[in-house]
Amino acid sequence: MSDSIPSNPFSLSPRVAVSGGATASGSNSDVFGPVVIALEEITMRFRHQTVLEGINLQVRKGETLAVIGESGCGKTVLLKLMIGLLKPTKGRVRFEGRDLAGLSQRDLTQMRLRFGFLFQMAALFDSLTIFDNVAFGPREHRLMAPSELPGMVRERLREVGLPEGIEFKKPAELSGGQRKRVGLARALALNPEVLLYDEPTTGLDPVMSDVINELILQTQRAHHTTGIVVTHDMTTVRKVADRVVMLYPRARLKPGEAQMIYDGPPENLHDHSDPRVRQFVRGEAGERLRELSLARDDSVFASEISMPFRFQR
Ligand SMILES: Nc1ncnc2c1ncn2[C@@H]1O[C@H](COP(=O)(O)OP(=O)(O)OP(=O)(O)O)[C@@H](O)[C@H]1O
Repeated sequence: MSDSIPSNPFSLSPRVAVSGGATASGSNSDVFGPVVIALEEITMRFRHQTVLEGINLQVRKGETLAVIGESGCGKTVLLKLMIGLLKPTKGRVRFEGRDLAGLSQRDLTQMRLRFGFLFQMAALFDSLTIFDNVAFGPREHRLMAPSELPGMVRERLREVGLPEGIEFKKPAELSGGQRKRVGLARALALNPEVLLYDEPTTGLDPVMSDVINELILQTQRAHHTTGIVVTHDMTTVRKVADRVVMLYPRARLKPGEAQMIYDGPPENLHDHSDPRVRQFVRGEAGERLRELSLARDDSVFASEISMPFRFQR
């Protein structure tokens, strides 16, 4: 293989080579299983702010979906809706066909036990040891005999590459990357079928980010989990996603425009015809700067911005 870096970095997506990729309109039902999570005509409003509107999305068993988009566009809200931590203002959320709105609290708790979460800051309990953090879910829900816990905790910590002895430490004694790995071990302790990752690499150096990306991939392969990854990190998208959806902040949409501006395989993002998609994944400010300058009514500045953006003044 050539050492040169391809002009489209998505062209070497290892997930696509493995899975066969997805169709332009979403996931490929030939490659993945039945629909596990479905969002139908979702609107989410907080007081006077409508964050999500008209969202339709299906996630299939075994697929890893990345959700991208600017800060504040509603990615985390989307994750919370999927597990019933938020109730939509309008529309339905279904898990395996069942409308979450119709589930009792007990059924909702049972459903959530089939999910694992890796939150932005790993969200460990600071006062508990690493052992107690990883054992927390199975212990709380009495899913395992106490005698089975040490073996399970050791196995999960080994799986995420953490050394023996770390289980006696507290989260404050660990690096950011180690904490994320404990967060993943804790999520895996419940043998989840669906894993939700919220910004799994935020705050990590590139090498540790790669370790986390590898662990996400390996987890999917070893446990055949379905994954939903909210991220700004395009390396993560390239490495782990079968399919990507991009949300656009609703407040900046023109009347009648759909909020989900991309739904397809990662390799089509880089050269996409929509400049909002292209510039987001390339990290270019062009369209956003044009919008900002128009908001300032600075038409001269706006007309000077070219694509890709260059400082011309
Ligand atoms: N419980 C809540 N009550 C009121 N507003 C909320 C609530 N949760 C989220 N929001 C608002 O919804 C919007 C979207 O939030 P969300 O956390 O989903 O953004 P995001 O796309 O995940 O952003 P980031 O990439 O910065 O994490 C924000 O304006 C936020 O203030």
